[in-house]
Amino acid sequence: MEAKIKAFMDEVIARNGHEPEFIQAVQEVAETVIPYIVQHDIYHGKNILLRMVEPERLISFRVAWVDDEGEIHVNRGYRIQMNSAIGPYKGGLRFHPTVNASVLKFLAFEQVFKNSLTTLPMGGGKGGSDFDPKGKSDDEVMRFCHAFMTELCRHIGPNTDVPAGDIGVGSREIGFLFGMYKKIRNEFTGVLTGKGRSWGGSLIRPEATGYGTVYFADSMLKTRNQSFEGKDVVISGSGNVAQFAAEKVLQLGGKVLTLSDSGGYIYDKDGIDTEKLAFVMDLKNNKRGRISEYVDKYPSAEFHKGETPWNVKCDVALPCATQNELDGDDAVVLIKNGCIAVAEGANMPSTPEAIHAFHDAQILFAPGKASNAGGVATSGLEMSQNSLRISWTREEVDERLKGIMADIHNACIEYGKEENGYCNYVKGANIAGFVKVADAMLAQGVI
Ligand SMILES: NC(=O)C1=CN([C@@H]2O[C@H](COP(=O)(O)OP(=O)(O)OC[C@H]3O[C@@H](n4cnc5c(N)ncnc54)[C@H](O)[C@@H]3O)[C@@H](O)[C@H]2O)C=CC1
Ligand SMILES: O=C(O)CCC(=O)C(=O)O
Repeated sequence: MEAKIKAFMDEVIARNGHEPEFIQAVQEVAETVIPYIVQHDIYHGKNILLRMVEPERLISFRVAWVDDEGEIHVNRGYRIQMNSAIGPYKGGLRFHPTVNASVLKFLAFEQVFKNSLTTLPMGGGKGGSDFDPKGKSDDEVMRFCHAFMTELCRHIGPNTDVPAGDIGVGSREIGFLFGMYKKIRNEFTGVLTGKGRSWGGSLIRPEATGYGTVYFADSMLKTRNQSFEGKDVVISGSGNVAQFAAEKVLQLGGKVLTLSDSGGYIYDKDGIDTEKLAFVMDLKNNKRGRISEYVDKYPSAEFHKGETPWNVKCDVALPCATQNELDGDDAVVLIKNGCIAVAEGANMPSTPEAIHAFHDAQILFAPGKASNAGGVATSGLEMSQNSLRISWTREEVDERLKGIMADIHNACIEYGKEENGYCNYVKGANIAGFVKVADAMLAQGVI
């Protein structure tokens, strides 16, 4: 088996060797899915995984825009249309200086499996730009978004490809993007998700990724007769996913000890309660400030410059910032400190070494493609509401989200439970996600 996986990875590396994040994401899937393919005749010998690692289409384009001083800037825009076997391409847009083809291909590849896990009819895609919204005025962000959409609009549509937000793309950016799409195409459709409530957005979409991550973690804890009640929880990030993960942890009786951004992390030993979280939401979403400002408001908290929060003792860890933010050494510290569960709110925040350490210690570990799937699942619900031209209540959407997260958990158990009873959620998520897409690809022939 090792030889088969190596031969496959050699071929992937030969074509994509300069794309480390993409190789990392493919390696993880290959290790779990190739053994399954070999044991199942219908998939064996069809090169399905080799077809799945090649994007159906990779679009790269120039985005030129003018800043407030009249200076002209050029950024690079992308859309990776990875796999449309089970539905239109679906996945977020990331605006961050680290964006490149490798990062977006890893995200698009993961998205294919994640979207399949939701059980909704969505293919996988991802896009974005190396544009950095940090420090830009609202007008500059608007001009950039408009320029970006003047090209992207040729490649997307409600039945073709439906982007949404990700790092650096929130409700402000989705508004600007939607406005330009509507103007150019002269149509009001559900071409983007994460829209505002009054123009086609779904209730619960802003909360969905964070809430879903905590629902998934709660299901994992229940397998060991545990819950969030009274648990110490360490969270990284302070953006959309982190904020609503923290909110749901508080609602379930847990204590949130940390939040972070790229400048460092804050540790509040008294816990970040609802009022303090409201301060963080205003700081991040309206004032667009830094997390270090938390200690000016709450001086009993500590700010740790340039560090990640994984050395803070906790029961549950929720990495909700970015890829590869939790490495093997961090994992060892978490385990030594008694952490019993890790659920990824971010995409691929744990390095392969960290995942191996969690598995070796047999603690509960949920990969992002399972635990953070609530965001895109609720985007799928937004698409359904747009098509039907109706809107469901908050309770209706939340109930559906809970149901979807429970189903994903069950699928992971079905495909990931090992002989000693331990659930390898990575294996479970990869195989469950693969089967649905592979079946559709087989039915549609070699295309
Ligand atoms: N927004 C969504 O619905 C979904 C987001 N995700 C993933 O969740 C993660 C966070 O995304 P959002 O909260 O939406 O973005 P956001 O832009 O709202 O927040 C990103 C957060 O990560 C922090 N961050 C970014 N780079 C960092 C670095 N190098 N070191 C430390 N912190 C860093 C930022 O300071 C911020 O707190 C990403 O991995 C994203 O792909 C996954 C599923 C859905
Ligand atoms: O809601 C969406 O389509 C975007 C979700 C996303 O980008 C993700 O799951 O990583």
